[in-house]
Amino acid sequence: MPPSSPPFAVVIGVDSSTQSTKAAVTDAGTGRLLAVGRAPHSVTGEHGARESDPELWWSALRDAVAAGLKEAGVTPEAVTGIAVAGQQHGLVVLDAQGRPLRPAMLWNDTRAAPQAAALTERLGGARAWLERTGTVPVASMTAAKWQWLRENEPDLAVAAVRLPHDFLTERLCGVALTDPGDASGTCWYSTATGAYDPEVLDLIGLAPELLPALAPGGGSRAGSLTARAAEQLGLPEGIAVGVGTGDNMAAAVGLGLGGAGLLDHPVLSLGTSGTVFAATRARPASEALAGFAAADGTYLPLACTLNCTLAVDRIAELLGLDREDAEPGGEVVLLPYLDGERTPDLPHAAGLLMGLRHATSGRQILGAAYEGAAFTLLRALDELLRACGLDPDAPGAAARPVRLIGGGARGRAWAETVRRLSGRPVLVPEAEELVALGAAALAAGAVSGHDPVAIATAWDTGRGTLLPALPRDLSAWRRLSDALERATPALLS
Ligand SMILES: Nc1ncnc2c1ncn2[C@@H]1O[C@H](COP(=O)(O)OP(=O)(O)O)[C@@H](O)[C@H]1O
Ligand SMILES: O=C(CO)[C@@H](O)[C@H](O)COP(=O)(O)O
Repeated sequence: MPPSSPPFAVVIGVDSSTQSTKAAVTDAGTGRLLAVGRAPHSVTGEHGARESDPELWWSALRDAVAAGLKEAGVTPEAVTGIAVAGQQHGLVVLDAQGRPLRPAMLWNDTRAAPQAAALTERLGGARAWLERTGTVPVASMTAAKWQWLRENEPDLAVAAVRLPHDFLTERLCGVALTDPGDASGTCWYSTATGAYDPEVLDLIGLAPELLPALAPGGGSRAGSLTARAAEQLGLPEGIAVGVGTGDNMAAAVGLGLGGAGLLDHPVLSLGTSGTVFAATRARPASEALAGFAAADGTYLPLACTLNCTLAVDRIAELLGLDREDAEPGGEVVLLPYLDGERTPDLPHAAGLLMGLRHATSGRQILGAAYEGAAFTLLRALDELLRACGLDPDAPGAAARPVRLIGGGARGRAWAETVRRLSGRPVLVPEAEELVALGAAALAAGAVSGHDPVAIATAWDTGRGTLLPALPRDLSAWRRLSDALERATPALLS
């Protein structure tokens, strides 16, 4: 698509994720990425704790927007809208003035695993959760974190409960609103009714008035940039602020996926978290998946791993290798569950290395780390396809490409490992920041009133390079399957 000629309207899509904030300064007419401003975050905690100060997300957002505008060379007056996509599930608790009472408990904090198991039983088991909320609680889900907080810090005087993206959106426009997509990651929102589930809120002792109102969809307008936020960001007061959504939901928007009925190419995202997801109009219910909603309230079944790019990079660092030095693992199996694991649900697991020989090289161990991380996600992809009524082993099924996004999609070793273990073609979109671009489409939707998925489709942000299928490495797959099956009893404790 040819770039619009200046002066053109600019929207800013913000991706506030675990490690950093990225602000995509985007030509609202064409979707051309003019610049991406970045600012890092810090995550602290040990023994399963993972926390960040929400105030740091706010200052990172300001820094990333300023850096993006400077690099793009556009004047603030050209900006007509902004929207935020945030890391999912984080529990933000505020006082009556909107100040964080404590650091946010993040999606990869595993301390609430016992609370998740207890809540599952108290509502009547996994089926009951699937029917109501679409998702069975694990430690990542906000409801389990809230229960952990009640049990461990009962004296906290909480006046408001937020997710990362709606905390930031409220800072921008002063309106407490969330969207169906990110709300569906709390386990107190029902994908069956499209509303908060009163029985779940009762079960976890969470007063509904502490929660933001539910907007019809992430593409709608939450409000206007307040004078205070405008001053802090150096942007015009009154510009449109989109409702925003969770980061995976925004990536789906950025790819132009909108639950068109048929499951299109599923998506594999390789970042701090590893995720597989697909947009669909059917409401799949599987214990192996999170039955999330998309930003517009259609469905986005998803599976998420805690150990993806950071775990593989850590193994490379331990071995003194570059991340691209990997070779296929051969007999070596490495289950890289350095942070415990969510898919499969092994919150107390640690990494496991098997099959070492005198002849084993460091490059093979690194290759085995990629294989372990990719296998865990591809196994979840098979579950996702089954839950959507598709047989992943049917003749011809492997011809269906998988879209590869996130920081890891830039790496040769990641793409090769996914191709070899899946036997599928892999489509790598040219656009590098699909979460931030999805947020930019949400901002453009808030400005114009148009459907953000249609906007991203017109921007053609999903276009990319199709890497043909490689013969599937079934012996590596079987080795990994057997190893995981045999190790699971030990990894459970
Ligand atoms: N060229 C590359 N090859 C492999 N991994 C990469 C490459 N560039 C970035 N990464 C990895 O991508 C991760 C960041 O991915 P990103 O999707 O931006 O993260 P987040 O999930 O926090 O948004 C980093 O942990 C880094 O290890
Ligand atoms: O928990 C999930 C999805 O359910 C994660 O995908 C988080 O949303 C964190 O995302 P990144 O920081 O990896 O972008």
